[in-house]
Amino acid sequence: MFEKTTWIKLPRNVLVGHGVLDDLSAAVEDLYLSGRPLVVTSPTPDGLVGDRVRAQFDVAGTTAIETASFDAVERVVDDAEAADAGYLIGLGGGKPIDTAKMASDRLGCGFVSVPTAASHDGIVSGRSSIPEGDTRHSVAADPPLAVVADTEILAEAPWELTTAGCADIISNYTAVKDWQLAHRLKNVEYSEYAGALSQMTAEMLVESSEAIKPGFEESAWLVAKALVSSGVAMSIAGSSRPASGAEHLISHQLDRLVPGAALHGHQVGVAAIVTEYLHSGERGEWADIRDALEEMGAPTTAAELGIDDDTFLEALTTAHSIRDRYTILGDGVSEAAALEAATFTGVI
Ligand SMILES: NC(=O)C1=CN([C@@H]2O[C@H](COP(=O)(O)OP(=O)(O)OC[C@H]3O[C@@H](n4cnc5c(N)ncnc54)[C@H](O)[C@@H]3O)[C@@H](O)[C@H]2O)C=CC1
Ligand SMILES: O=C(CO)COP(=O)(O)O
Ligand SMILES: [Zn+2]
Repeated sequence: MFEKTTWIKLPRNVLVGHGVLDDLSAAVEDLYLSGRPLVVTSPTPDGLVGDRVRAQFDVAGTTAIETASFDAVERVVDDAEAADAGYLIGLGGGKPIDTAKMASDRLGCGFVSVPTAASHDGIVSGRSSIPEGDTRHSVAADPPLAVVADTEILAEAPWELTTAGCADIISNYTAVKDWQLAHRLKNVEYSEYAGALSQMTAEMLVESSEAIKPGFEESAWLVAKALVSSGVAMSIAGSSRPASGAEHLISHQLDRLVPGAALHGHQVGVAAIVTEYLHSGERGEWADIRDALEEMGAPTTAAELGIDDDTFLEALTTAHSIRDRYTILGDGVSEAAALEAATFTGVI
């Protein structure tokens, strides 16, 4: 008997464009949600556009969080229950959006994602990343019911947040290679659709790289669309595999070794230069990844991340052990091989 089943969870309404924040209530109305929303945000996005969001709803309240943590999730759950909120609106960067995503899972209610920064694909995906103990990687959660990404706001965010989003997308190249490798060597289930979409998303962004420059709203539009596409690839796969391979393992390990040193996307971008070298060798495509990152203004070295060489090498040699996810790191890269890869590529 044929027993395969597929359940793909996707956002229903995705709005990307100039001024779409003012269409938030229309996008929500179209979802037939009941009750009042609790706005989950962090101080800067709240100060920038919190009032514009609140003006569109009879809100149950606002919870501003400083970090993505289980304490913050608890606070949101408590506030939502106390105010009898019907659903959540995550407003800001990855931290409030992940917190709202996880809290909505706990509450069994829907949530809407309103990113104010195009900093990574978690603003769209069905993955939530809340650090717990030594765990830094994302876990499955329902995706937002709607995503409202106003490019006017995204374009005014600090440029480094946008270049981090670009680098998170460019890392899809190596993530897909790792996924295919795991499929061949470990029989890990591979989705041709999700793999192709993820790879194409990275290719299209790189092809548009000349148009990705600070001060142009079109840049925010290109990056936001790519982040949506990458989030959809993860939804099709039912895992973060299409967008997270060895380069993400290294970044998660850096988050444990030097928390807050650099933005997520910047770390995975630099790590992708090295993991591409591990995949395809000296004459492989690692230089193309480096050049694409450089063109978009993202870091290409450990020093530019503000991370010292030894710490980067420690992450590279230990990252394979932090998660059950087979990648080009295999059962560990030796210190000598890590040094060779990182120096040859100019990352250290
Ligand atoms: N769910 C997932 O799949 C993923 C989740 N993450 C998580 O996301 C978090 C990192 O995301 P970030 O967006 O960097 O975090 P974040 O929410 O802390 O935002 C970064 C900074 O940008 C500021 N900011 C946001 N929008 C702004 C604007 N329009 N103008 C000025 N400043 C603005 C924030 O106040 C904050 O200081 C981490 O917790 C990480 O673990 C990272 C990757 C994937
Ligand atoms: O950041 C992500 C994809 O870009 C999510 O990946 P992780 O599952 O490794 O956290
Ligand atoms: Zn990522």
